[in-house]
Amino acid sequence: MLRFPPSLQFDKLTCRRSLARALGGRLPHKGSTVGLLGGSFNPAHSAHDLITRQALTRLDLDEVWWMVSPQNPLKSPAEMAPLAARVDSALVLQQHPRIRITTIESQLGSVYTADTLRKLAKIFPGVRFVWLMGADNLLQISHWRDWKDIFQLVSIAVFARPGYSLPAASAKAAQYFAHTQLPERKFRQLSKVPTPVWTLIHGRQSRLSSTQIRQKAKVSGKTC
Ligand SMILES: Nc1ncnc2c1ncn2[C@@H]1O[C@H](COP(=O)(O)OP(=O)(O)OP(=O)(O)O)[C@@H](O)[C@H]1O
Ligand SMILES: O=C(O)c1ccc[n+]([C@@H]2O[C@H](COP(=O)([O-])O)[C@@H](O)[C@H]2O)c1
Repeated sequence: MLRFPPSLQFDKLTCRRSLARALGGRLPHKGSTVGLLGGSFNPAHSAHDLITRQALTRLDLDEVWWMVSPQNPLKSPAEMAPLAARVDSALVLQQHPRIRITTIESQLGSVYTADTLRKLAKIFPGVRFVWLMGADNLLQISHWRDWKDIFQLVSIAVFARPGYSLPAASAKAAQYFAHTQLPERKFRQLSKVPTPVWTLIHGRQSRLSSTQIRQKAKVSGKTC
């Protein structure tokens, strides 16, 4: 039987049900480790797949959830395709049995990563979450709401991205949390040691971006 403090009971159970739907009926097991790749996916592309597979194999993750963001608070809504179209682009691309396409943030009603992570920690207390992101976002993360909390809430794996990895190494967040950086050779420990902890992973890299795909589609006149 599930036991939550009375004040949390309704919200948590409602959220759990809603998330169960968002996760296709399969909730993560207690003790499992789940990677979270939050993104606009406008549209999804093979570099998302590339870093996700690296995460799955290198970080000993049980599964990875792609969290298609309702709206990145730092990006203009003008160029953002509807959520359903972005989810479709991910579903078409991704068929790996341990990678799930989700709209969790819509279900949770949050667009800020720190809020999402706090809610996930309450709903799934027995699950360890690892935040996955490209090096471009290590440069940006110090502009995110409650960014220092994010480093406390989850371990973070940053994937090298051409053009971003070098500047990211001296980014504000990298410097602030420099003492918590795990050497890359120890990446397997990332999900096992207490937070804050982060590492920069230099696996196979791709120059692909959603911006590039959107630009090509504009030039060729294709709308989707
Ligand atoms: N080529 C890439 N290499 C490494 N990480 C990437 C790459 N493309 C995207 N990512 C990461 O995947 C996550 C989701 O990215 P997002 O959906 O914004 O794609 P994007 O290609 O960066 O989009 P856009 O060009 O519209 O900004 C982010 O953490 C981003 O850093
Ligand atoms: O929490 C924030 O303030 C915040 C600001 C910018 C981006 N994010 C998150 O960063 C993730 C990557 O976004 P994007 O658009 O680069 O794919 C996605 O999950 C966003 O919700 C979060």
